[in-house]
Amino acid sequence: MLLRRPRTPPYPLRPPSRLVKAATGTGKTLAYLAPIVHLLQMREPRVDRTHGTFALVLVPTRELCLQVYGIAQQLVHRFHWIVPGYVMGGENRAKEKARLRKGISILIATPGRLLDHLQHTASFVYSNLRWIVFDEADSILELGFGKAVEDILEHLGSRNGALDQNKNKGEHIRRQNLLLSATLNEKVNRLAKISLKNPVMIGLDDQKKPSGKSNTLGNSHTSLLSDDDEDGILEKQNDILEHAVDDFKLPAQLVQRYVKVSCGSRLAVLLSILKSLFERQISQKVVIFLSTCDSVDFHHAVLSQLEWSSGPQLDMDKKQKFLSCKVFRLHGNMEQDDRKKSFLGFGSEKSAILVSTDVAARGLDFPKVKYIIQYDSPGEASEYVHRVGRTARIGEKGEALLFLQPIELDYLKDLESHGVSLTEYPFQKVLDSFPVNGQKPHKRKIISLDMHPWIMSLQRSLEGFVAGEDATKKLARDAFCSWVRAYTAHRGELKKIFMVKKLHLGHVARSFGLKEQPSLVGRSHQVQLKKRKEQKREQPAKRRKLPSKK
Ligand SMILES: Nc1ncnc2c1ncn2[C@@H]1O[C@H](COP(=O)(O)OP(=O)(O)OP(=O)(O)O)[C@@H](O)[C@H]1O
Repeated sequence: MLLRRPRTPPYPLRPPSRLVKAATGTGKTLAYLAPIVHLLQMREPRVDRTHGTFALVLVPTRELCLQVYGIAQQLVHRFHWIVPGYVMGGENRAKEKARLRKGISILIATPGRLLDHLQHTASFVYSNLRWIVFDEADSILELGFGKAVEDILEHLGSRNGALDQNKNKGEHIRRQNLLLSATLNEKVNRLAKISLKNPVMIGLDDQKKPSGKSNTLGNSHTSLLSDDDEDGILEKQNDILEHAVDDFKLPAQLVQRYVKVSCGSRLAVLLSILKSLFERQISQKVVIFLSTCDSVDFHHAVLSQLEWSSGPQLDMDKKQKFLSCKVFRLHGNMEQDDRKKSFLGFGSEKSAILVSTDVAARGLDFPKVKYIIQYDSPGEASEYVHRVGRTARIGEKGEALLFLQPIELDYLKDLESHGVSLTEYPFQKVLDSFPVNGQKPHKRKIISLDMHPWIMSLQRSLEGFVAGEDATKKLARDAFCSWVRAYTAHRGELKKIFMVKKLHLGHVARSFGLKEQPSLVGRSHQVQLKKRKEQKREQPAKRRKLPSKK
C-alpha cells in the first residue's frame, strides 16, 4: 500500500528513514555522503569538533571503511571545519580514542570497534548525531554483526523504542537512518524494524510499483537525505521487505559467463585463462575470488611465483614467470598493515591481479577492474552480484567468469531464479591458441580437457612447483583442507548443488598441485579416529561378554 506522508506539525518532525537498493557501482556512497556534507557545511552555528559526531556510517569491512573515509576526505576539503574520521578493527585503540576525544564530525566505522568505543570511550560525543548510515546493510547482518548493531543502536538511543522514550522526555531528536545495498532483501527486515520507522523505499521492487514510478538512484527525484520532512514522497509499511523480490539488478554492460571445468584441471585452466587475458591485453586488472584465506595464500604463491618454460620440455634453462604481472592478496587473516598495502597497492596499479576472499566482494571501488573470476562459487546469489559488481562500474565495460564443475551446473538455475543468466565461455578456443612443446598452434582434435597436452604439461609444472619446497607443499595442503571444509559449509538449497559427497578428493588435490590427497584431519585426530575404529570393531565382542558378567 502506498501512503502519502502528510505534512504534520506539531514539531518535531522526524525526517523519514530510507531503504536504498541500487545496482553495484551506481554511486551510492556519494549519494549519501554528498548531502551529509552539504547539510553540515550549511549548518548554523558552524559545525565544530567539540560538537562531536553528526553522521555515522557503518560498514562491514575495514577496506570499505578506508574507502568511504577517503571519499569523505575529498568531499570536505573545502570545509576544514567538518572533520571526517574512522574507527575499525585492527587499528590502534588509543589513537582512535584520542581522535574521538578531539571530535569527528563524520565517523566511518566497523560495528565491533564502534561498539567498543561506545562502551569504553567516555569522551566520545554523539549527542548531536543526526544520521546513521548502514552501508551494505545486508552484509553487516550476514557477517554476524546483528547483535553488535542492536547494541550500538541501544547506546545511541536510536532503536525505535528508544526514540519514542526520548520524545517523551521532550528531546527533539531529528535523526535519520539509512540502509543501503545492491541486494537489500527481506533479510534486513530485522535491522529495518529496529532502526527505521516508516521508511521510504528507494529503488526497491520498483517493477511492482502500481504507480509505475521508478524510484532508483539514477532517476529518483527524492533526495536520499533531507533536513526536513518531505511531502509527496512514496512511503510504504515496514513489512514491505517481506514481499520484496530477490531479483538483483546488474550493470547492463556486464558480460557474464561460466566455464565448465573438471575438478582436477581447475588450476591449470585458471592459469591458462589468465595467461590468455594478459596476452590479449597487457594492461589488465583482474580480481579472483576464492573461498578461504589459506586458499588465497596458496593461489597467490602459484600465480606470483610459478615458472615455466615455453619451449620444448627439456629446455629448462629458458624458464620464465608464467604470469608477469603483479599479484596481490587480500583476506581477513592478514596483518592489518599487509591488508592496507594490498588494498592500496592493487587500487593504484594499472595492471595486476588481486586474489581475495569475499572481504573484497562488498563495496570496494578499485578503478579499472575489467575482469572478475569467481574460481570458487560464491554461494548465495546476492554474493555473486556483489563479487561481479567490482567491475562494470559507473557505465564502464566489464566481464565476469564463474568456474563450475560439471556436477555444479545446477547453480546456474539458482542464479537464473534471481534474474541472473550466464552464457558459456569458449575455453576450447583459448586452449587451441596455446603452443604445445614449442609447436605453433593449429586446429587440434577435440579431446578431453584433462588429456589436453597443454593442460597436462601445465599440470606437471604445477605439481613440480608445489613439490619443490616444503613451505609450498604446506600451503597447498592447508589450502586443500580449508577448501573442502568451505565446500561443506554451503547452506540451504545450495547444499544440494555443492555436495561434498560428489567430489573426488583426489581430483580436488590435483587442483592444488598435489599428487596425493592429503589427510583432511590432523595427525593426532587421525590416531584418535583409528583408535575409535578399533574399539568399534571390538565392541560387539565386549557386548556379547556383558551378560555373562551379570
Ligand atoms: N555522479 C557521478 N558521476 C561520476 N562518477 C560517479 C558519480 N557518483 C559516483 N561516481 C563514481 O562511481 C563509482 C562507484 O561508486 P560507489 O562505490 O559509491 O558505488 P556503489 O553504488 O556504492 O557500489 P557498490 O554497490 O559496489 O558498493 C565511484 O568511483 C564513484 O567515484
